[in-house]
Amino acid sequence: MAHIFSLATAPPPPYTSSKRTTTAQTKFPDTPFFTGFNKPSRLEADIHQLETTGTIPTDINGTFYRVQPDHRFPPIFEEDIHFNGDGSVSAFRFANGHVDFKQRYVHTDRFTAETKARRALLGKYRNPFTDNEMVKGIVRTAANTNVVFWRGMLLASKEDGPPFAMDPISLSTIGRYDFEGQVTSPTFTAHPKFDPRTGEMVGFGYQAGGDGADGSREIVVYTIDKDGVKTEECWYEAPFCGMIHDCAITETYLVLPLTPLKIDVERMKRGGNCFAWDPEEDQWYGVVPRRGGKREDIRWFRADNGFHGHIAGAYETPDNKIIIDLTVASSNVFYFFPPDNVPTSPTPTSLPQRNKLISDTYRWTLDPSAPTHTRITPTKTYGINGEFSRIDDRFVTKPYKHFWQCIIDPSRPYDIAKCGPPAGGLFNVLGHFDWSTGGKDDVFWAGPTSTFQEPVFVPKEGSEGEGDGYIVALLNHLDVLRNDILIFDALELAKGPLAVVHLPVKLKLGLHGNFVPEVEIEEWLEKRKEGGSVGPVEEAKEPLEWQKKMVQEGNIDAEKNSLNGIGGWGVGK
Ligand SMILES: C=Cc1ccc(O)c(OC)c1
Ligand SMILES: [Fe+2]
Repeated sequence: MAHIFSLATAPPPPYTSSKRTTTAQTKFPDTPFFTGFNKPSRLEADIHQLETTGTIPTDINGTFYRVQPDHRFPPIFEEDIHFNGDGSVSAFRFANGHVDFKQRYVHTDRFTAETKARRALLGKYRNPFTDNEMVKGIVRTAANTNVVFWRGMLLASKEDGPPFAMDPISLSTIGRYDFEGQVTSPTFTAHPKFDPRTGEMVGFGYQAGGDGADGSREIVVYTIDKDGVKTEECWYEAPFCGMIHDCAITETYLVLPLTPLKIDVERMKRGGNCFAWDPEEDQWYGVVPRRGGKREDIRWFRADNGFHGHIAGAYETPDNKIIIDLTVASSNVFYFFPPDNVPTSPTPTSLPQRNKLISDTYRWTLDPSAPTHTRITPTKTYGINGEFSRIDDRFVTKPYKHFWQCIIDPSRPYDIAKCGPPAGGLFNVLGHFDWSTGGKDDVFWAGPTSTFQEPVFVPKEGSEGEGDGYIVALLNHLDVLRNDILIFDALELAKGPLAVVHLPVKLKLGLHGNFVPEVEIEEWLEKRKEGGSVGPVEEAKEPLEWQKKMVQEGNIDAEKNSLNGIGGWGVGK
């Protein structure tokens, strides 16, 4: 009998030499980035009261927001990667021991353009030279890396572009956000930091000098105060244009880890990757003052080659040293961005090779009075292998002890027959660690068919003690293609979850998320309502500087580039 999918006349295959040549069928590539657990879900949904096991603590009142890349259309290039997927934000609202679910795409400019065209128009990850002419000049970001709560709005962001503001209740997109015209850099980090003492947001952009895709070595650092006023803006120069993904703040400093993953615009013009790993390059740490910074103030510290993961905590010691803790992998975690030339040392070129890397948690001690280019070695390494560190965010800038992390433990059984190679990495254990004891024992293993996504810390209402709260994390069931949410007592992971929330569907592998207490959301709803003390969130009113320049210089054709979303061309939102 013929297979149910066999057709009388088969349309031509969608890809020829890895490029999409026909859109007759809406069919995703048959590659690891688009199959199995990584299959696009493209789901926008509301589920009132998810199924649960155990008792959800009734003192969790608020919403856990997180974002995942989830391609809406088959990519132009068959070898496209997860990081090029459209941002899709999930909200899990906890109230009275129940959890409601909502998921919506971020309506970025690319979302709007591609929806109109009913197909992918943007090409490779962060390479505008591979785009369809129709979107020339578009703000390319997919806003797929983090979602933070800021003054009553959600900001969904990716480091290659500006953030997009969303309504925290409906998850509808308000629009590109430029902090009421105060932040006009082409790029803005997905990891702004919030100072719990002052309520400030500290953010930065790298590759910030031009259109955000030109190999610029400019770095811009901003501080926005708790009332939304920009109080600091300073521009610095990086030694090369490389990835600065996360950052750390102490009371007086900002530390920028510069990873030897380099951007070369000439390679991009040839249709190549945005990034290439440089196994010969150091890992760098830029240190700048948080207040009154001047261009010449940046001081760089250098250490042997390594790949930065995320920051756990950072603080200053009584003798004015900066402590910064983060995961550093032994080689290129982004194996899909290989070196330009044949490397002299082995670097991973496949997921199984990548999954063999060790990513320990490093403690560096930086002396801000040391000369720039001082070489450093770690003060401590924890002796674990993991990523996605989180702390009790009330301790950002302060001495802290506890952190939580997704751990890779290859000594535990893994059912490769049922699950295939672990999508996104074998994060089969959730770990709770304490710098003061150095213990490694408070861990929870997810079992042979499951992995974790990034945890978040949820403080217990009314408590102030570090770690007094819950850990909430998504669990991937790699065998049955479904997700759960596990809720733990933060200081007792080994005891197992207090409760489990069951989703009836599979989400995608997400990046980052945050928990926002209900009182904070409600306080801001009041301020942000029509006629409220602050008023509704306003999207950016003008194109970005580089877009204006492109138009002024005659590099934009209203007809040919009709879907770029630049206002004034009849294609604005
Ligand atoms: C995990 C890091 C990371 C770095 C750059 C990205 O564009 C990204 O997209 C989801 C993720
Ligand atoms: Fe990140």
